[in-house]
Amino acid sequence: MRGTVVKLDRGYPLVRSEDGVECRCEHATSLVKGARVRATTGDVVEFSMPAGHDKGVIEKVLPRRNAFVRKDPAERSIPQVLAANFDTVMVAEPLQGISIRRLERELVLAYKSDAQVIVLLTKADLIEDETELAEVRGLVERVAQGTDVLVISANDPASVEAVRAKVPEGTVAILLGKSGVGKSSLVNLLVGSEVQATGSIRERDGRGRHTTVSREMVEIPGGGCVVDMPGIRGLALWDADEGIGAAFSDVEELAESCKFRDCRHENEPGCAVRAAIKAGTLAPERLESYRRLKDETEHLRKRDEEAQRIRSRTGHPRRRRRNN
Ligand SMILES: Nc1nc2c(ncn2[C@@H]2O[C@H](COP(=O)(O)OP(=O)(O)OP(=O)(O)O)[C@@H](O)[C@H]2O)c(=O)[nH]1
Ligand SMILES: [Zn+2]
Repeated sequence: MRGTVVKLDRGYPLVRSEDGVECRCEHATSLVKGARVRATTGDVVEFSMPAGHDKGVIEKVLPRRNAFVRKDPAERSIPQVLAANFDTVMVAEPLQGISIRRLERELVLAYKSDAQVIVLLTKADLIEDETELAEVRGLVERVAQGTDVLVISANDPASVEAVRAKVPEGTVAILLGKSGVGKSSLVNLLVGSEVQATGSIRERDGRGRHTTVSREMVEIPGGGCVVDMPGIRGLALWDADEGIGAAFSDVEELAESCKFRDCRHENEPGCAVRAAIKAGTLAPERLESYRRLKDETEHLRKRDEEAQRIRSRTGHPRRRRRNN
């Protein structure tokens, strides 16, 4: 049978078959061995229902159209796929207490997936001052570089409708953002009922409690599907060069005019990036962020290469132990 993973249920993929039957599944041993294939929300899988089993068995994960990938926070150098086969990434940041650094990181990973990207600035009702709103918008637009930015509020139905219009029938959108930014509230408003538990905000520091546990694909009436991603704490980059290129096209375009191909934009003569900063056409923070994210990917790449070298020299450590 063929089906789509609609949720991770305590680690087990919940698969909805083509005729609408849902079934908790585990992975066939052949899938998990060596290659570490794990089905994730949005994956299309082939599965069977062996007699006498309480769970289905995923035999095959079909090739992914795209994926949202970060470095597995529990592993030194292994990627973790958080969602697959989606059309849109909605990146939510709160208007109040927005972190531009986090937004940049979220955008790098979002662009990398090749999906359409939209920025949602949430809790607009908490900002009374129009100038403050314009200021934040300006900062965000500089970073988002032409990506759609929607300002939304749970008590402004028109703003919620604007989001619905971005998720037409037949499409899947993933919703990303720190815990407490209002993702579950938005999903509930889009669906029209309380399908997701929302957390109450801690008054003093404005940080939300982590309430979303699984990445569930939820159907929106009159629209497509939305996947609420958990309040992801660490978004460590994985293989992010392309994403950085897209998120920092302003820096990379300038860099093409640097005199040296491998210019580090430090003290080299003929550096177009530094020239732009001097001329005031590029904010110095853009170069700082670009460097930081590039360094992080470089560091990770080295670690990954190291790990691969060790693996190829000694064979898979677990297998070796078993043979001895
Ligand atoms: N003032 C205001 N509060 C909001 C808005 N949207 C959500 N909230 C509140 O913010 C808190 C957190 O909202 P959630 O929807 O649970 O946040 P979340 O992003 O889903 O959080 P996690 O599930 O932990 O990832 C709740 O108390 C909501 O009632 C809004 O537009 N304005
Ligand atoms: Zn340069």
